[in-house]
Amino acid sequence: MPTLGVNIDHVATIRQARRTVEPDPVAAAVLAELAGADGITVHLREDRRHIQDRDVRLLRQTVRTHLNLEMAATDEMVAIALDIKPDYVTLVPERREEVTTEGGLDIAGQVDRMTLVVDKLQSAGIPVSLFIDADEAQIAASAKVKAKFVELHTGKYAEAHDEASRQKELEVLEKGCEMALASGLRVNAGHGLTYWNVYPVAAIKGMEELNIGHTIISRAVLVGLERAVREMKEAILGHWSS
Ligand SMILES: CC(=O)[C@@H](O)[C@H](O)COP(=O)(O)O
Ligand SMILES: NCC(=O)COP(=O)(O)O
Repeated sequence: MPTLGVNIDHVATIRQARRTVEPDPVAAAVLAELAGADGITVHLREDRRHIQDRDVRLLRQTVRTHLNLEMAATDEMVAIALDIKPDYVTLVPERREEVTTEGGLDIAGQVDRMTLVVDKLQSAGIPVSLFIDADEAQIAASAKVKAKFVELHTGKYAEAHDEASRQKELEVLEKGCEMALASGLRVNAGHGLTYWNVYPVAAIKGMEELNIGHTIISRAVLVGLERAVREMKEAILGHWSS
C-alpha cells in the first residue's frame, strides 16, 4: 500500500485568514508525523496565499520524515528550492486566479524548459516529481525530461459525479500508473482524495505515495471542535490563566 504525505497547506490558510501566528503549520507537521504521516507536503504558491517562506525554512529543520515542496517551475521557486533543499520537489501548474490546482502540468508542451528545471534541481540532489494528468503524452514527456517521479492528478476521479465516470477515471489512473512505471518513473498521486474515495486509488499496484491535505484538515477541524470549545469554557473560568 502507498505511504501518506500529509499536505498541511490549509492549516496555513486558516492562519493567513487573520495574518496571525496560529495555527502554525510547523506544529501541525509535528502532530501529523506523530500520528503516522510518512511525509509532509506544502505548496509554496507564488501569491503566498497559505504557506509562507518562513514555514518552508522551519519545516526543513523540523520535519523528521520527508519534506515535499510543491511549487511552480519558475526561476524564483527554483532558487528557493536550491537554497532550502527539500527532500523532493513536486512541480505543479499554477494560475493566480484559481481556487486550487486545476489540471496537470503540460510537460509535453515545454520539454526544453522542463528538462532544464528538472536537471537544475536533480543535479543539486533534489529529486523531482511532476504533477500531471494520467495522460500518455504527459507520462512519456515526464520520462523524457528525466524526472524521478510523477504525481498523477486525481481531481477528475475525485470529482466524478456518478459511479460509471468514477470507474472510468480510476481506470485512467491505473493505466497511467502502469505506463509510468514501465517508463522507469516512480508514481505518486493526489488531489481531492477523501476518506471515502481514497481506497481504490491506494489499491492501484505500484502506487508509492498519496498526498492528501484538504480532507484531513477539514476533518481535524470537526473532530477537534468539541475539545476546543470545552477548553474555551475552561479558559473563561480562569483555568488557563497563569
Ligand atoms: C498541487 C496540489 O494538488 C495541491 O498541493 C494543492 O494545490 C494544494 O494547494 P491549493 O489548495 O492551494 O491548490
Ligand atoms: N498534490 C496533492 C496534495 O498535496 C493535496 O491535495 P488536496 O488533498 O488538498 O486536494
